[in-house]
Order: sequence, then structure tokens, then C-alpha cells
Amino acid sequence: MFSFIHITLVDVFDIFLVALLFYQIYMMIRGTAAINIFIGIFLLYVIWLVVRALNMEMLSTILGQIIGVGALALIIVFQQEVRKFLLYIGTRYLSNKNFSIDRFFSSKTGNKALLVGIDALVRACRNMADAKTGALIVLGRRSSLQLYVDTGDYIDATIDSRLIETIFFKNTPMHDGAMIIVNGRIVAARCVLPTTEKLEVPAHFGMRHRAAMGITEHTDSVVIIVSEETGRISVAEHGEIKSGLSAIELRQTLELLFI
Ligand SMILES: Nc1ncnc2c1ncn2[C@@H]1O[C@H](COP(=O)(O)OP(=O)(O)OP(=O)(O)O)[C@@H](O)[C@H]1O
Repeated sequence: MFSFIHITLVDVFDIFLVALLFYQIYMMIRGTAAINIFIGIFLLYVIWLVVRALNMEMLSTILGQIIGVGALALIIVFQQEVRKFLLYIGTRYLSNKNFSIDRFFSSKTGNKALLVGIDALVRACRNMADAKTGALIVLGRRSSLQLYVDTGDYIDATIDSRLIETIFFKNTPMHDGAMIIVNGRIVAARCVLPTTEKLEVPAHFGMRHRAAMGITEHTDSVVIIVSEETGRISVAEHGEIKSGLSAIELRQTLELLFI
């Protein structure tokens, strides 16, 4: 009955790739408002296929024209997600840890400077957690953070625990916003970060945590958050937050990500 259907190995591979593409898109936009738009567009496409198969001329022409401009509309509607998707491909599959080291602690500084930087960061975060001083520290990797650096005050200093603690000390003019570290140097503080648009964010996450999720959705950076309310240390990467880390776990996470 289905003798007219010829499935070759290439077709199977084709279907597999389409399934993989849809899965990656779903993982990227799940929990955001974009998932509803995506489902809407997908349903419209399925209806168009059915209508066309039934030879319903008028409806299929109208839907066909909507879908004709669909590619452009999709790029506009999903601008943020397209960015995230391209970044995801570029960083997850093409980057390796050596590149991360190059961007965070500069290749010339070597492993010793890298460990000193992590040491200072961990010490500062542990002290700030004990004192319940809120902090938001972005560690740049391959993505440019210039856009966000420009929203704050330039610093250009080595990673020093006392300097970090002073910057985030309550009521000082610099304590608000995020600190950005790139190539082993503190490049700016008081920076404004984009907040996540995810709807399913735990209720106890305020704006600081939402900003950490946001910047790691837009870039491949890693963010350390110290909660002013609870003193909990968290790390964000790829829009996900790992909360309640001890100083030792923070060190292990940073070493895993950057060494
Ligand atoms: N978009 C943003 N970019 C940079 N910093 C931000 C942003 N949003 C909030 N912050 C910083 O986070 C601080 C605290 O915000 P909020 O109390 O809402 O966060 P939270 O997630 O509840 O954190 P905490 O547990 O420390 O209270 C703000 O005073 C500000 O310094």
C-alpha cells in the first residue's frame, strides 16, 4: 500500500537533524513567553499543510502568504532566541576550555595567575557571604561584554579580594549593579545587566538573580552571585543558576570552568 514511499538513509538522517533542531529550539525557549508563539506558528504551519493537501484553494493561499513572510517575521519575533541559539552553537560546540582561559585570565598570565585570580574571587565571595553583602560578578569568556561594561564605571584593576569587597560594601557609591571581569582584570563596576524573560523563576530570586540569568542567556559568561538576603553563593551559566555553594564548591566550579 505504501510502496510509493521510498525512505533512504539520507531521509532518516534528515529527519534526525530536524528532530534535533526542534529539540534544541525547545530547550532554548522553554519557560519563556516565546514557547507559546513558537507553538502558535507551528500549529499554523501544520494547518497550512493540511489545507493544502485537501486542495482548499482560498485558505491555503491566505495561509501560504502568511507563511511566505514567516521566515522574516520569525527572525524579528525571535530575535533574542536566534541570538541565543547562534551563541549556543558557537560556544557549546566550538569552544574549548583553553579559549575560556584566554578570555578570562589571558593566555600570557599562565596557570599561576589563574589560581591567584580564583583565590581572590573565592575569598571575597566567602567574606561577602559571611557579612551578607550582596554581589554580582560577571566573568567574561568569549562573548564581548563591552555593551554592558559601557553602562557602568571603568576600573581596570587586578583581581583583589579587598578591592572586590570594598566595591560591594553596602552604601558605597559603587556597590550597586554588577562587576565585570575580563582577561583577568576587573574592568568595570556598577554595570546594568539584562534580566531574564523566563516566567518560571523561583520566587525567592529577585532582580540580582534574574540579571545573572539574563546575562548568561545573552552571552557565554559565568556569573557569581552573593545574596544580600541570605548570604548564599550561586553561580549562573547558560541561564541556569546553581545555588547554595560553599566556598570550596565555588572554587571547584570555577576551576572546572576556567582551568
Ligand atoms: N539588571 C541589573 N543589573 C545589574 N545589577 C542589578 C540588576 N538588577 C538588580 N541588580 C542589583 O541587585 C541588587 C538587589 O536586587 P534584589 O534585592 O531585587 O535581588 P535579589 O535577587 O533578591 O538578591 P538578594 O538575595 O541579594 O536580595 C540591586 O540593588 C542591584 O545592585
